Amino acid sequence: MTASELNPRTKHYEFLGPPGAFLISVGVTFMVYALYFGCSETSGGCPPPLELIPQRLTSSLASKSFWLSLFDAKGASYYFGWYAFCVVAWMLLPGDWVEGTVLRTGGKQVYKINAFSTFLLSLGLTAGTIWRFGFGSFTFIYEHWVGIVTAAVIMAIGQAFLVYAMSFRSGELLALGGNSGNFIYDWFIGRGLNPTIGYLDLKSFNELRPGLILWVLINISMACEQAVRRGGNITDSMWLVLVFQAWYVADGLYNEPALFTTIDITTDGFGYMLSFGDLAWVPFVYSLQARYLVFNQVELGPIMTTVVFLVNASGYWIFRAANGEKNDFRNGRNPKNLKFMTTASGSKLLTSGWWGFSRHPNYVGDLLMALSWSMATGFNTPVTYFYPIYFAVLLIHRQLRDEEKCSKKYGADWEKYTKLVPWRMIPYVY
Ligand SMILES: NC(=O)C1=CN([C@@H]2O[C@H](COP(=O)(O)OP(=O)(O)OC[C@H]3O[C@@H](n4cnc5c(N)ncnc54)[C@H](OP(=O)(O)O)[C@@H]3O)[C@@H](O)[C@H]2O)C=CC1
Ligand SMILES: CC(C)=CCC[C@@H](C)[C@H]1CC=C2C3=C(CC[C@@]21C)[C@@]1(C)CC[C@H](O)C(C)(C)[C@@H]1CC3
Repeated sequence: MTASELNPRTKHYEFLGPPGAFLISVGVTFMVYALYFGCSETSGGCPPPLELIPQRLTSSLASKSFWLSLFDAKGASYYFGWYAFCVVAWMLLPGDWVEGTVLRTGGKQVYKINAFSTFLLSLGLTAGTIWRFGFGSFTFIYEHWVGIVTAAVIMAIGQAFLVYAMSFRSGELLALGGNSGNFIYDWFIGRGLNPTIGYLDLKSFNELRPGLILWVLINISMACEQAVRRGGNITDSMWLVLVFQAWYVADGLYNEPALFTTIDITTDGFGYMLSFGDLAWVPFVYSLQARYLVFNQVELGPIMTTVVFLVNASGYWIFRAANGEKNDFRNGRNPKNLKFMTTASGSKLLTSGWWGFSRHPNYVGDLLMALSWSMATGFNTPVTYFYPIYFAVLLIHRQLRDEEKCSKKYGADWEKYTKLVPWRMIPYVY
């Protein structure tokens, strides 16, 4: 196979092509800061009075001291120290090496499985620090928020350039969607499919370790800040957010091999969209509820706590059961004897169980969990509902991209499948 046969040019743009890629890159970076300045105690509320926003925005953007305040050497040293810890943990903690799915070359990428033990080590060190030195020893993330965000953004931009340059190494396998020849588009979407330094696969490493685990550490820091302010007492709402989100992260890390069949790993390149998503968006946007609860100490009471608990539990049940059924099936197991159809490509598609309910039942479970995390903050502001709203948009877009991929892969069989399983996500709704 020649190099151009293996890595054909991308002819079809997503996200409205290069202008869209540019605007999204700037827009999502701006959004991480906007969610802080638009929802914090220093800016006067969540959100601050709406009539003040335009004037504050223009005066801040025009002021040199504002731009300088985004960088903070201590915050940067915390972040880069944390990233280095994750790399060292990946290197030193024991873990099996497992193979991913078959690549276009016929080969397979190998991955070291120790994300969950990295998580346990981080939690152990954090718990030990708080136990020994008190809640006040772990509030530094709350105090250096903006500086830590900026360091994460610098890391994400730096990695996007690095992997773009690495994708020109000879023999590199490119993402089918990220080889358009347009710099800004390919830099955003990701040109290289599996950028690797030595044995370190950057895409899966970034997706599971430095951002996802940091999300939980941030939540712990927010809970510590709340405890300091309340004389050691943490609200029921903060406990719910802390426990549910830590559980969600632990589940993803514990099931690390399942990541290797997701669209990000099998299909998408590693560019700014993922480096930024993994390193900045996930930890600093997904932790908005916990940060909000520091300065809005909502007490839910037993009834609302039960409602939030039930929404989260049903979401998790659907999410885990659906992902479990698909993972078992893709690994050649069918313990529940689910019905399936065989396609001309040789691959089979489940048509009963959760995958008979809709074509993306796992997204429904994920969305229910997202909703429950926002419900834990009460109903005083729409800002803490940003996550489920953004997530619904992301998952609908993702589902459309996935269906396009499946329709190409399975051809007429996909048509047959969509007749057997007519609903995309929620029966009778979508
Ligand atoms: N918290 C967050 O921010 C995010 C979370 N997620 C979560 O990540 C998880 C992975 O999501 P994602 O990678 O998007 O997609 P899925 O895990 O749903 O995988 C989609 C693939 O599954 C296979 N498939 C589709 N239908 C069937 C069927 N009936 N039987 C068997 N296999 C089938 C197809 O691949 P093939 O047939 O080629 O094997 C398809 O491409 C989800 O649970 C999602 O909710 C995702 C994005 C963001
Ligand atoms: C706004 C922007 C730049 C978005 C980029 C999208 C990313 C934030 C998400 C793409 C797919 C993701 C997944 C998870 C986190 C969010 C991103 C990176 C995930 C690691 C969360 C935990 C789950 O258990 C998971 C492992 C299934 C999941 C995989 C996909």
